[in-house]
Amino acid sequence: MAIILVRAASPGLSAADSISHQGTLQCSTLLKTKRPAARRWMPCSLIGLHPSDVGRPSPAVYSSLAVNPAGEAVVSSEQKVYDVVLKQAALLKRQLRTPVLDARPQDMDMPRNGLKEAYDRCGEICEEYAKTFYLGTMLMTEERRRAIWAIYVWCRRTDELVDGPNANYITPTALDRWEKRLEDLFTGRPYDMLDAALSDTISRFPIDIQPFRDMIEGMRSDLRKTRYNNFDELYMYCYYVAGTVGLMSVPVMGIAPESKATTESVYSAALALGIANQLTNILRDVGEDARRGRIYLPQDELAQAGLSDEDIFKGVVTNRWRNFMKRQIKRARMFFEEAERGVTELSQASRWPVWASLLLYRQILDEIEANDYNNFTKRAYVGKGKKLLALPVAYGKSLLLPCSLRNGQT
Ligand SMILES: CC(C)=CCC/C(C)=C/CC/C(C)=C/CC/C(C)=C/[C@@H]1[C@@H](COP(=O)(O)OP(=O)(O)O)[C@]1(C)CC/C=C(\C)CC/C=C(\C)CCC=C(C)C
Ligand SMILES: [Mn+2]
Repeated sequence: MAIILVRAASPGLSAADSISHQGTLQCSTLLKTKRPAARRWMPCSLIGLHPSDVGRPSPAVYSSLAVNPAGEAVVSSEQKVYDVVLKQAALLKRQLRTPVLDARPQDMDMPRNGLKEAYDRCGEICEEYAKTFYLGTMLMTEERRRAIWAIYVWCRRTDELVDGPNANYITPTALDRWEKRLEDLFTGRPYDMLDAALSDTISRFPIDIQPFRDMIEGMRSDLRKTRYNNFDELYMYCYYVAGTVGLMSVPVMGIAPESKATTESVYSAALALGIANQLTNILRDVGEDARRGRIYLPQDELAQAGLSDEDIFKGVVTNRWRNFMKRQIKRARMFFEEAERGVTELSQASRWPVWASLLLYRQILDEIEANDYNNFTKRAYVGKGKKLLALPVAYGKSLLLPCSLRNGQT
C-alpha cells in the first residue's frame, strides 16, 4: 500500500490530512493555493452566436451538436452537461415530493455534539478560505448554512488534491480512493468528521452524488491535460470543476416558493454561475498557470487571434492579446448574465450570498481590463473598498422579486 504524506499546513486542520488508511485517501489539507486557470469557447462560437444573442433558448436548441476535426457531428459538451441539468432538476422535483428520510445521522453512530463539532469545523474552514462568502451564509437558515459549509469543505478538499502543495503526489488511483470515500459518505459511512458533516447534509437535503463525482472527474482531467483544443473542451472542464458546485448548491439553497421559474432554468443558471466563475478564474490566472505549464485558453481561438503558446509563456501584452482577452471577457460576462436570471428565483435568504459572490467574482473581469489585460504578471484583485460596496448592493438585489414573477415567465 502506497503511503503518501500530505502535510496539514493549515492551522487547526486535523491530522487526518494525509493519504492512506487501508488504501483510503484522507486529505483535508486546506492550504490556500491558487487554482489553475481554465476557460472556454463553445460550439456556439462555430455559428458565431451566444445563447443570449438568440433569446436564451435551452442549450439543446443552440448547440446540441459540435463538429470534430474530422468533420463528424458529435454531441457537444454543452448538451451533455444540459442532460445532467435535466436529470438533477427531475431528481429534485421528485425528491421534494417524497418525505426526506432522516436515518443517516443515527446510522453514522456519531454523537450529536460530534456532528455539531464537525459542522463548526466546516464553518471555520469556510471562514478562513472564503470570508465574504462565509459572511453571506450567515443570512441563511442554520440548517442551510451548515450544509453549504459542508459542501464547500468537500469541494475545497477535492480541489486541493490536484491544486494544493501535494498535487505532485496525487495519482488517478488516489482520486479513485477519494471517489470511493465519497460513495461511502453518501451511504452513511463517513471517513472523518468533515465527511460526516456532508453525510449528514445529504441526508437532510435532496442532493445527488453525480455533481460530486463529476467534480472528481474534473480533477482527473487536471492530472492528464494541460491544453484545451477548443471551447467545447474547456466548457466540459469548467462544468466539472465549478458548474458542479452550482448543481450541488441548488437543493440546499432552495427555490423561492413564489417563483414561477422551472427547476431546470434555475439549475441552468446555477451551472452558468459556476462556468462564469471558472472562466473568470482562468482569465485572472493566465500567467500563473503558464508558469505551471498550463494553458486553459482554447487553442483554436488563440490560433485564430494569431497567438501561440510561446506568446503566453513570454507574457507580453500586445494588441493581439488585448483583442483576444476582450472576447474572452465578453463570453464570461454572458455567463454571468445568464446566472443573474436565476439568482432571484432562489429562496430569499439564499440570494444574498449568491449575489455577493456573483458581483465580486465578476468584478475581477473589470480589474483585468483596468490592468490593461496584463494577466501575465499582475493578478487582478478586487480591493477591500469595492468588496465592501458589493455587499449592500447584493443585499438590495436579494430583496427583488423573482424575475419569473416580474416578467411573467413560467
Ligand atoms: C453562495 C455560494 C457561492 C455557494 C457555493 C459554495 C461552495 C460550495 C463553493 C465551493 C467552491 C470550491 C472550493 C470549488 C472547488 C473548485 C474551485 C476552487 C473552483 C473555483 C472557485 C473559486 O475559488 P477561488 O477563487 O478560491 O479559486 P482558487 O482555488 O483560489 O484559484 C471557482 C472559480 C468556482 C466556484 C463556483 C461556484 C462558487 C458556483 C456558484 C454557484 C452557485 C452557488 C449556484 C447559485 C444558484 C443560482 C441559481 C445562480
Ligand atoms: Mn484551487
